[in-house]
Amino acid sequence: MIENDHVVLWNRCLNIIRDNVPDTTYKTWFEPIVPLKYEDHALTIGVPSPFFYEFLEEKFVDLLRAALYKEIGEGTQLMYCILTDKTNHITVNIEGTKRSSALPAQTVIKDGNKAPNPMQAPAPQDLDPHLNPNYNFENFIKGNSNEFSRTVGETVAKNPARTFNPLFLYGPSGVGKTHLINAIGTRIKELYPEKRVLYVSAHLFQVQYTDSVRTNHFNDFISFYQTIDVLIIDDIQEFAGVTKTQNTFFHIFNHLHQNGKQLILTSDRAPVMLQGMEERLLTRFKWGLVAELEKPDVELRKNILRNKIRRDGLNIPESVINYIAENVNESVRELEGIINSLLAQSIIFKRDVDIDLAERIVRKAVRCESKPITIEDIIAKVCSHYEIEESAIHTKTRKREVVQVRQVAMFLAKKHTDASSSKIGQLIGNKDHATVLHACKIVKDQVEVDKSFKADIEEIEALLRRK
Ligand SMILES: Nc1ncnc2c1ncn2[C@@H]1O[C@H](COP(=O)(O)OP(=O)(O)OP(=O)(O)O)[C@@H](O)[C@H]1O
Repeated sequence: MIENDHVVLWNRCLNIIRDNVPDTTYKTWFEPIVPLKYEDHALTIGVPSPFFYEFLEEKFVDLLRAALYKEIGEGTQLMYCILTDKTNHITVNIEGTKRSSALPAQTVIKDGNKAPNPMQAPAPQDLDPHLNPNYNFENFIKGNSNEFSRTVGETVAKNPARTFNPLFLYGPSGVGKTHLINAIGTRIKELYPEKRVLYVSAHLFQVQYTDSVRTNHFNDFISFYQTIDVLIIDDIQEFAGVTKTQNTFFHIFNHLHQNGKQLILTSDRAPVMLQGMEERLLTRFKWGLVAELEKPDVELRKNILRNKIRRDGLNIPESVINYIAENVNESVRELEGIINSLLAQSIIFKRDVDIDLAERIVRKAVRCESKPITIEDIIAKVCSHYEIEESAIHTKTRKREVVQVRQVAMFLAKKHTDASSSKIGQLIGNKDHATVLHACKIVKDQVEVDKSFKADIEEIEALLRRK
């Protein structure tokens, strides 16, 4: 094979990819890729950041696999090489194209995945913060569901480590957590260019940690993270059950916090609902401010759609926007997907975007096979399981058995619905949001030590799923 075979092979793959994605997508996500080598049936490509790798694997894994198999051969592997540090040229190699939407990426770290030695710690301007510049405050649309989180995010960005530390943001998938924390990091870099800001997914942190142990660079790993001024970790729920990573993060957290450095964390659930996480970490998560991002309401959904349509230079009638906003209510990511499909279909079939087309796409995209569990279902099932009148849990009584039923209902509502804690409290006994979080903790703790109580909860959950 000639020396630059990898370039030739990758260019052939690019020809296929170019034909299958819009021009702007190609420019943004494929032009920056650098082919690095081809050996042992594996093509290694260089990507600018972990975010880039994650995005490619999430959105384009099938296309990449198809191009590789067609142009290079069945079973060809794709390896990513991420430059974690510009000064030291340290790379993280991650095996890709094995991922399916159902399974998380199987990652294999090859050589060189160590955090940089702090003795050669790069100057702040050389440390790549791995922030996504497309996620900023300017294009983060405000609405009832995110206003509080956005405001505290702006406050933290103005004065890092002076107000809410850590800042813990949580909410269901696709509601803008990653967008918001990137916006905070980017704003901090604009206001304080000298600060060492780092965005890292909990998954990548864990991969780096494990590899540092394997290659005897654990001290470098710890020291590197201790030099960060603003550490942003996304999807912290991924630390659940991985004790050693939690332990290491605990020490980094303490060091940074004690030294007046800012921590910003996200999770798909509130600290109180994080099972498999050490209590000492959970306590720390609550030291600063815990803020919830809820699913967007219809007004916010319309504004996000209008903004996306304007940015993409599209022409979509207001009636279509209203239809989509009223029928697609899971997440912002889902809304964006609908607009992309609409656009693709209107190009392929050379037709205008109208209600007819929108209806067809929405029907295919929105899951309607199973109705979501509601708080009313939960109240009914819990009360019938414990054989008490539904009306009892709405009274002010503090009888032990009623209090427990109320707490179980709150716990299940938090776990199985996307209602905010305040909403749950309002519908179950007219309590406030702190009471709901307290109830969740009580139930979670009891589930861990009381087998028969755990069996009760599982039985109710089975009934709820069967409804
Ligand atoms: N308020 C908003 N304004 C504009 N875009 C938004 C808003 N909220 C979310 N988005 C967009 O929706 C998409 C999904 O958001 P994001 O990745 O931040 O969600 P997430 O809550 O981190 O989800 P996950 O937990 O699955 O990672 C992104 O493209 C983001 O830019």
